[in-house]
Amino acid sequence: MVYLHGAISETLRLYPSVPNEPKQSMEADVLPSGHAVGKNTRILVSIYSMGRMEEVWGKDWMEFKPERWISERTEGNNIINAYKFAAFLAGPRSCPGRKIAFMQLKNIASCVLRRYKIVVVDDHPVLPLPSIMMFMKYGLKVRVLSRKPENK
Ligand code: HEM
Repeated sequence: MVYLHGAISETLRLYPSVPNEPKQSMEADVLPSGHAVGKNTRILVSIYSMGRMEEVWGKDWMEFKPERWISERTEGNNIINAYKFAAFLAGPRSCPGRKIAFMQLKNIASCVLRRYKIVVVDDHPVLPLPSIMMFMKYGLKVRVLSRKPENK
């Protein structure tokens, strides 16, 4: 489950279900970065871009690496700051369903992957279709192969 947790986190880092988060300031303020924000200013937080920034994730940001979520010391999962991994947003209005989402994803993934091997069809373009929610531009064509040899 530790590796699967890393794989799900890595998927949400590169393809967050909510790619952009619009906010609006109620009062003029200064962000921790030093940027001044006027009253009623619209701000678009790009969660998609945050998951792909070299200064946040390092030179290997493009690589799908579940290992970056695993602590070598404890062999458990790294707790990564929500202001760094923002797929569930951060702060008081962050997603309260985060733990349920992980539980459901792990449950489904482990049930399916125990029985079947999922292989993406050769040359199928895997591209995101940014919208309010993240969709796949061409869907995901896969072959579902049974792990039991007699069912092949
Ligand atoms: C991979 C799965 C999920 C992702 C990536 C996700 C992501 C998010 C994000 C980014 C927000 C902030 C939206 C905003 O402020 O505009 C949010 C809010 C919320 N999410 Fe999720 N979510 C997921 C699953 C779930 C599940 C399973 C539940 C419930 C069981 C849930 C319940 C909520 C609720 C109630 C809010 C509103 C919180 C508030 O406004 O204070 N989410 N989610």
